[in-house]
Amino acid sequence: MLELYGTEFSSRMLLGTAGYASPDLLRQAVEASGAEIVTVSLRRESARAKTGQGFWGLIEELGCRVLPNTAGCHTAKEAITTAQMARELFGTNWIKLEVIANDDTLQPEVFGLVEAAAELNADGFDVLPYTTEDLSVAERLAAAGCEVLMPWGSPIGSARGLANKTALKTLRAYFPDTPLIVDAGLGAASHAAEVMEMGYDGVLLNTAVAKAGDPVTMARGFASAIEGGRLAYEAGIVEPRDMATPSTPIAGTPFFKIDNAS
Ligand SMILES: CC(=O)[C@@H](O)[C@H](O)COP(=O)(O)O
Repeated sequence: MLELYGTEFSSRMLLGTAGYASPDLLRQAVEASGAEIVTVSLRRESARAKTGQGFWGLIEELGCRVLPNTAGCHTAKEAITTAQMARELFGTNWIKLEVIANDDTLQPEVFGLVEAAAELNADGFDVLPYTTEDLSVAERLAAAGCEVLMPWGSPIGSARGLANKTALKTLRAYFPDTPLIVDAGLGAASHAAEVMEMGYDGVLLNTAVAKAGDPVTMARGFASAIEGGRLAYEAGIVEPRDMATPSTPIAGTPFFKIDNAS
């Protein structure tokens, strides 16, 4: 089970709700994924009030836990204000904290991120910070009260998978008891399997499903990959070796040796 801030979930997939070709496709994809947590962007949806109303109704019908995010915020102050609005709107203390440094890379602005995380945690929020793979930033986020960490795989929407596996493995080693979720940049289901095989606790994705040729089947594919990766991790993956090892043990030769020389 995935446990986040004291609540357990059977699905280890957190699914974004942006960018689907239709509300019905969004509904089908969420259902196919088995995700129990969906992220919603307060700033993006309310910007289009008309579709926003239908959107919010659909989100409610899905019956998933809503994880509001502060997508589009560039400063700590903006993110804090957005988070407070989201708490009022959705009645949840959970917030996916995004403070964006650059609109081309959508990379986290880590200084504002830590500042906002400290203030929001002090204000009673349960913060799930979208961060980089940087260990020192992760340590500061933990010190600021974050009990979940969400390093990126690669830039949001890039679908490039895991850019720095070594650093992600280091985070896993440094935070053995903290729920770690890779958030952003996943493209193929195999990327999600890799994350889970590293011993991560979950993945958060949006583009890979919403923009797939068939989002519903893709959602199902990611669900299978996440389950497979987790099972492999729990089963104990064989360590790679430099030299060959016969997979069939030769304990005595059941057949006489044929001397090819003669
Ligand atoms: C939905 C959401 O919160 C995104 O900002 C998230 O980071 C997913 O990124 P991808 O679209 O790359 O999966």
